[in-house]
Amino acid sequence: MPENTPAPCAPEDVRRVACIGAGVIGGGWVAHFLARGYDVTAWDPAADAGDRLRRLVAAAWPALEQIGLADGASQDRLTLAPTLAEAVADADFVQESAPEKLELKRSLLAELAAATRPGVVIASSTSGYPMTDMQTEAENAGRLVVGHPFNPPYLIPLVEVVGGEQTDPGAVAWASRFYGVAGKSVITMDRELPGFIANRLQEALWREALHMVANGEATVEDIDASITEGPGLRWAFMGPCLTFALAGGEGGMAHMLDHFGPSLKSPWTRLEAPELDRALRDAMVDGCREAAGDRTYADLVAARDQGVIDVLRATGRLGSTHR
Ligand SMILES: NC(=O)C1=CN([C@@H]2O[C@H](COP(=O)(O)OP(=O)(O)OC[C@H]3O[C@@H](n4cnc5c(N)ncnc54)[C@H](O)[C@@H]3O)[C@@H](O)[C@H]2O)C=CC1
Ligand SMILES: C[N+](C)(C)CC(=O)CC(=O)[O-]
Repeated sequence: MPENTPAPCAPEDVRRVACIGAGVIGGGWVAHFLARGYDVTAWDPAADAGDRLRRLVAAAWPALEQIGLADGASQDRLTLAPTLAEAVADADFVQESAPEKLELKRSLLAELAAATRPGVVIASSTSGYPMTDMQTEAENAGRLVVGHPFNPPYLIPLVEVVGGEQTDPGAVAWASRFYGVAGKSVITMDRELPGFIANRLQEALWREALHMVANGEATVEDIDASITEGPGLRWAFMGPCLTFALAGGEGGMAHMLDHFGPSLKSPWTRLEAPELDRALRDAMVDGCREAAGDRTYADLVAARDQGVIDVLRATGRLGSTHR
């Protein structure tokens, strides 16, 4: 941090985290920070936000107990603040998870920067807005960073951290260090990139999936099985680059590129996003409903959480990212 805005505390000394916006992701962050033994203050303007949040945290807790809670971790350390200002008043770190609307993020981040103690780092969960575009209305914009999580933030380790043009590099370093202390696996980016890294990759796959459903070439079920029964099994522990190096046999990536390089030019992918018209929307919604069968949302969340825990355990990663 610059000398005139010292961080109020070192990443290791953070005690209270404020979570602003308490939906799917904000609630997931609340569960994560509570499980790590932090005091958490949440604020969300929706009338039913408190009940929703407590339900989400209660549903996540068995999974969190299974992977191990930090000493002193308790759902009782959650406070719901009546106002944004009260939520951030004593916070050592702020995680913003409001809806993905640029104008809303701009004014909310400005309000947060004005209400939060000098130097406290404020991270946005945005899935894709560059911080440069979100920090335009804020004074003290140097402490605003992106801290992009993956659903559910209480189980998926990765956070992508990146600043904007006005962000102090010290704030990026502080946030990266803090997330690490808080049990996350961090990728710190030294420049802004549309979609960061992981969503850029996910988006390419997602567009192709939508094209195939729109054209009646594959069902929702086929698409999901093509990943869960195929590459997804490898990707849980070995990324696409090293996985494909093995496709070259003992010749490794060099042979793989010489052998399959020309197919890169084949028209396998469409890349442009398809028109998300009513028919495509209905096909995706109906396909997912069919895939879910009679499992409720809560059933699916529990199954997903158990699946992630099993994969983390099977690949020896519970100890390294979870304390
Ligand atoms: N859903 C996902 O899989 C992921 C979402 N994200 C990002 O997280 C952020 C939140 O997304 P979700 O949790 O999915 O949305 P959501 O719709 O589940 O939750 C948004 C919450 O924000 C609250 N809210 C509305 N106006 C607000 C305001 N002015 N200030 C504070 N809170 C306000 C709503 O009442 C709601 O509880 C977005 O920026 C999104 O891009 C990031 C990673 C994954
Ligand atoms: C759907 N999404 C783009 C909001 C997803 C993410 O941003 C990350 C995730 O959880 O996959």
